[in-house]
Amino acid sequence: MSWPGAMPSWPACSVLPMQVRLQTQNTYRGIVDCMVKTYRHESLLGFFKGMSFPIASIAVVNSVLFGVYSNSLLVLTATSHQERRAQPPSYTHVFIAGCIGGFLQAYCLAPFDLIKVRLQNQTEPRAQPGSPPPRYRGPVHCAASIFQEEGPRGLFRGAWALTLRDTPTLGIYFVTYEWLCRQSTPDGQNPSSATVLVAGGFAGITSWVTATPLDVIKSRMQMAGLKQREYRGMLDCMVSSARQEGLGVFFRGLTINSARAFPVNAVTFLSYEYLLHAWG
Ligand SMILES: C[N+](C)(C)CCCC[C@H](N)C(=O)O
Repeated sequence: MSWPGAMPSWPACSVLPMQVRLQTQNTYRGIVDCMVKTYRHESLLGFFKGMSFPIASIAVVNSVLFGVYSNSLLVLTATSHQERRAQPPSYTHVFIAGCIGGFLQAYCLAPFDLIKVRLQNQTEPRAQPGSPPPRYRGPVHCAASIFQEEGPRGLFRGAWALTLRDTPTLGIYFVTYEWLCRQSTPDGQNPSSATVLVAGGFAGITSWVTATPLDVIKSRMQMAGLKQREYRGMLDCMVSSARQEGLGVFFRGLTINSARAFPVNAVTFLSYEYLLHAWG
C-alpha cells in the first residue's frame, strides 16, 4: 500500500461563498452583483465565511481520494507506480479507479461540505452588540445544531447527490489528467512539472464543468431542512428548480467553479506527483 499523505491544495480559493450563494439563492443578478452585495452587507469578512472548516477538510479528503485512487489502480493493473510509465494503465482502469476514489471521498466530504454550505449561506453581517446572533456561530456550533435538530443523519443531508456528483466526475478527472500528460510526454518518461500543472488544471476544469449541474442540486438539497423548501428527493429538486428557474439553473456557479478549478487542481496534482516520487 502506498498513501500519498495529506494532500495540500490552494484552500483560499476553494471555498469562496459566492458559488454557494449563487447556486442556492435567487437574490443575485450574477457574480459581480453577488460580490458587491456581500461586501456592502458583510464587509470583506463575508468573502471568507465558512472557510476554516473546508481548509481543515481538504487534507483529509484529498488524501482519501488520491490514496484510494492510487491503490485501486495498483490492484486493477497489478503494476507499481514506478512501472506505470513503462506500462501505462488503460483509460478504463484509470476511470474505474477514479470513480472508486470519488465514491469513497464523497462520504468523508459530506458533513464538511454540508457545514460549509450552511455557513456560507448565512448572509448576516458579523454580530454587533444588541443584534440577534446568527443561526450558526461557527463550524462546531453548526455541526452540533444540525445533529440536535436533524439527527445524525442530518449531517449527511445531500450525501447522495454529492456521491452522484463525484463518482463519475472524478473518473473523468483522472482520465483527463492522464490523457493530457500522455499527449505531451514522450513514451516511458515522467511528465514535466509544467505538464503536470497544465494537465491538472484542465482535469479540474473538465471535472467541474461536468459536475456543476449536480453541484447545484446538491447545494439545494443541503439547504433544504433549513429555511428553504423541503424536496421529496433529488428528482423533485431537479424538476422544481428547472420549472421555476429554467434550465440555466444547472449551470449556476460554472464560471466560478472553473476559474478556481485550474489553480487548485494544478497545485493538487503537482503535490501528488511530488509525493509519489519522494516516497516511491
Ligand atoms: C468532482 N468535483 C468536480 C466535484 C471535484 C473535482 C476536483 C477536486 C478538487 N479537490 C477540487 O476541489 O477542485
